[in-house]
Amino acid sequence: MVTAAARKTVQKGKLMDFTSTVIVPLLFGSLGIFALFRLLQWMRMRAYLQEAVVVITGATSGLGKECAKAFHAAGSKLVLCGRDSEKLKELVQELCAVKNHRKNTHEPHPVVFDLSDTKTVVNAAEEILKALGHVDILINNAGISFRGTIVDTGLDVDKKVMETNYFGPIALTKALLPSMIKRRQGHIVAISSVQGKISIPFRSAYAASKHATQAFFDCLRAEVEQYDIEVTVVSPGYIQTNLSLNAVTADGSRYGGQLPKTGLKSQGGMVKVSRAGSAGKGEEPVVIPLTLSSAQSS
Ligand SMILES: NC(=O)C1=CN([C@@H]2O[C@H](COP(=O)(O)OP(=O)(O)OC[C@H]3O[C@@H](n4cnc5c(N)ncnc54)[C@H](OP(=O)(O)O)[C@@H]3O)[C@@H](O)[C@H]2O)C=CC1
Ligand SMILES: CCCCCCCCCCCCCCCC(=O)OCC(=O)COP(=O)(O)O
Repeated sequence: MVTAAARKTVQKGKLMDFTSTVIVPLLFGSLGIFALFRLLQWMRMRAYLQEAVVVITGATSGLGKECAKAFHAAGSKLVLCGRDSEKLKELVQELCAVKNHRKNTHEPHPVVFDLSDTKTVVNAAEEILKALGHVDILINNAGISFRGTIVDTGLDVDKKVMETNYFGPIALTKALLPSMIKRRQGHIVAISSVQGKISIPFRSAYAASKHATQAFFDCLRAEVEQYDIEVTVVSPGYIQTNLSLNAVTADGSRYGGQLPKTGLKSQGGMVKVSRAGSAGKGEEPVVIPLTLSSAQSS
């Protein structure tokens, strides 16, 4: 006669057998396949970046400079764009001074132009294609910030921000696009902002330029997918760079206040963006109603 205790022991044994013969191998097998997949992805990316022609606008500062360091270290052939030839020269020297014994690195090619002058942008695109033949990755990074009330801001200031943050980057993209389409290869990146999705007070021109950027590059993505060209819009939150210092104000002058430290605080249906050290021009912390532009337009 089999007792209940003996039956329980047999059942427990079967469960342990099932765990050790089926579940554990399945778990470790899946983890192994996933790790192998990620490793292959990483190796493919490394191989792609090595020798890839990468154009970075706004390479002399902040995000652009950090991208330049990363792509240079990865062995990419860099085209560094900026307005200031001296700053670009210094950056080229700084990058070339970094010793990398594991990677074959290339001396970056500086190209000087002002994004707010579309004629120089088109000439710059020609110069890039002449010097390097093609572009694999275009990073539309350069930009300026704006701080001011709508009522006090002249249209010339709105236009300046729009030309730098929107018309310049799209002019460069349009000028390089035919060559990417011809090769059926390329990756276009637009550095937008959270403000390309959410509008906050006293940043009208900046938020408008970033919303336009988001829309343009979303359209572009849908149009060029057929040519195997990728389009990425990056929407960062606050990063401490020179962007705030160089912001244009309502009268077109440079903001030049102290670098802000930003924090977000929820306040009963509103979000308070506190910016310690940014009160230079009588600016109050910004309180944002929690409405998104997509919700407003529907
Ligand atoms: N910092 C942040 O918190 C965030 C930044 N971003 C976006 O990231 C991008 C980079 O900003 P970030 O690195 O912070 O800012 P920085 O001010 O540090 O760098 C901006 C770069 O853009 C260049 N630039 C500005 N105006 C022009 C122009 N007319 N023609 C050519 N180049 C120009 C500047 O060149 P020069 O040295 O000649 O002035 C500089 O190299 C911008 O598009 C910005 O909107 C998005 C979200 C958050
Ligand atoms: C529960 C949902 C919470 C939703 C919170 C929404 C809060 C929106 C906050 C907006 C953050 C804006 C981030 C902006 C990123 C950016 O572009 O930063 C650079 C600038 O704005 C320009 O610098 P400046 O210092 O001149 O403003």
